[in-house]
Amino acid sequence: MKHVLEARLINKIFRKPVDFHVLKDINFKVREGEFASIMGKSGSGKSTLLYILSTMDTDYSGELYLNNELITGKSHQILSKIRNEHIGFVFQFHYLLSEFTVLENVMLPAKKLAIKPHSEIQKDAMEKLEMLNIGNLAFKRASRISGGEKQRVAIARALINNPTILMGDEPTGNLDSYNADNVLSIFKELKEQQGLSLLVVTHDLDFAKSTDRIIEMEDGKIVSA
Ligand SMILES: Nc1ncnc2c1ncn2[C@@H]1O[C@H](COP(=O)(O)OP(=O)(O)OP(=O)(O)O)[C@@H](O)[C@H]1O
Repeated sequence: MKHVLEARLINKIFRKPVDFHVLKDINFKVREGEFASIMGKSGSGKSTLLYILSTMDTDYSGELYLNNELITGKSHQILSKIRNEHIGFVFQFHYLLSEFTVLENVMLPAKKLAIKPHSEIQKDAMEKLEMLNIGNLAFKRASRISGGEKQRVAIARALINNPTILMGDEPTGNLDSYNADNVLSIFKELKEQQGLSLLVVTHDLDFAKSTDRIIEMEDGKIVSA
């Protein structure tokens, strides 16, 4: 069985204002095609862990593997490329560029990767929007669409480079229940129809229950996985 992500003995200490051992001996793996959720009380270390797993934070000890390749210790430049190519990230807030159109927002990570020509990126972006049933929004400015639509655009943007894994930090935390259910359905479809691997931090127990596995954190440790 292939694992897309593996954390081995991850520890992190915040040094200021005083030493605080926030993550303690974190070990776990995400299987290819698995939809896993991370739950735990506020302050248990979920976001801190997700930022390490997504390579955005490199200040930790232990080892992180993506597609069985050790990525701990790589330069910021290489990590930025790995992140852009392999990790899609959806935040609680969408962080769309409001003056850009929906289509332009979705195209941005592919333009940054600079592998494909503009026309192909545009076609890919349109396909992602249509897959999420928001093709009709492509030429609207991001500032002119609803909150639920913005989050779907953020998901399309996270998918544009066909990532190995999609990570989310409370991606439904800012949505009403209708839009939260919609995002959950999209994630499930991505897993079932595309075989995508997903790892999502959530406070929503119903959301977590409908994922394949709940990883539970307490005081910086994984207490069940
Ligand atoms: N830069 C920092 N320096 C010092 N302590 C920090 C820093 N960032 C976070 N912390 C502390 O680390 C702990 C874990 O924070 P983290 O944001 O990972 O928790 P969380 O489980 O995601 O919480 P929430 O559910 O509220 O988002 C908290 O006690 C927090 O106050």
